[in-house]
Amino acid sequence: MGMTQRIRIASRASAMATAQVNWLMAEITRMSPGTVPEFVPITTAGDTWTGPLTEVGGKGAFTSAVARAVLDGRADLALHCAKDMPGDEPEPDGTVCLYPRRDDVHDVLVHPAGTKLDDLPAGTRIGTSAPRRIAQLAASHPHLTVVPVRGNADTRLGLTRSGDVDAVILALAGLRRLGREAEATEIIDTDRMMPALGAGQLALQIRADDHDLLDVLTPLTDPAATRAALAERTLLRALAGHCHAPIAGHATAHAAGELYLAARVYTPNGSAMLAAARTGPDPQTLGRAVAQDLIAQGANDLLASSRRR
Ligand SMILES: NCc1[nH]cc(CCC(=O)O)c1CC(=O)O
Repeated sequence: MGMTQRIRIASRASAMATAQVNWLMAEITRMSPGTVPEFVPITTAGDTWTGPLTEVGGKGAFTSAVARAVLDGRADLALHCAKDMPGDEPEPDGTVCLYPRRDDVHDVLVHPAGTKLDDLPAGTRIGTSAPRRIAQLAASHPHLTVVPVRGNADTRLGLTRSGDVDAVILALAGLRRLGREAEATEIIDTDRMMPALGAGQLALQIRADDHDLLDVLTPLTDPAATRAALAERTLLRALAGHCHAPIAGHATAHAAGELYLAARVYTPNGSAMLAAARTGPDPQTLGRAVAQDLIAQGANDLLASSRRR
């Protein structure tokens, strides 16, 4: 290389995404002092649109617009939340994803008075729009009222202050990145609220032939997180899932190279649930096997009823 290496990082510019970029730029500078990271903010139709996301191409429109900057040569790296990368669209040719250490995967309740989920009275309005959260909440706490909310994590937090909702459910990892972890009033255990596939996981997407950048980023990657992410991505793709589908799942890397992957598929109202779990050494084989277990139980029919509306 010799010369100073510019690393242009494409990302959305929400408060959470900006915090993620700042973290990555600091890590890159720390690991490779000879590099100069730059932020290339990407605004998508979904950022300004306040109506249903499905009308602007769904959640996947965000990540594909960010990835396009790398494919077009406007950026060197696309920074995504793995959770927001759909599994029902073809992966663009010629890119690879690298996975740094995983953050916390839990969802949390934010209730201004600190009341716990199990103590909330009937009719309490819970703000969330994730079908995965809605289905699990309806299954475990049918007496609560789900209020669909859209917008960034900071917008959602504001809704408890304004009284639009009584409480919200959010990802702990997102709150941490915003420096607002203290507002979480209850960590919901993963048995009651199984995380999204890719929860708490950042993905660094680069051109597969960008060997200089691969060298810079390799020290940032985490082998266990990478194996878990591959298992979860494979499962999501095998189910053609996306974040409008009530799919939950979580891979954990065991010692001795074994991986454990558990997953659930719900009906939108939580009235039925399919579950599968397996252990195995190879992430992709494991992801496909758990998907097959779910499909054998009827996952495709269940998911067909909740396809992008
Ligand atoms: N759907 C938006 C989104 N994408 C990733 C996170 C949180 C951070 C992560 O899990 O990586 C969030 C916010 C939330 O669900 O509360």
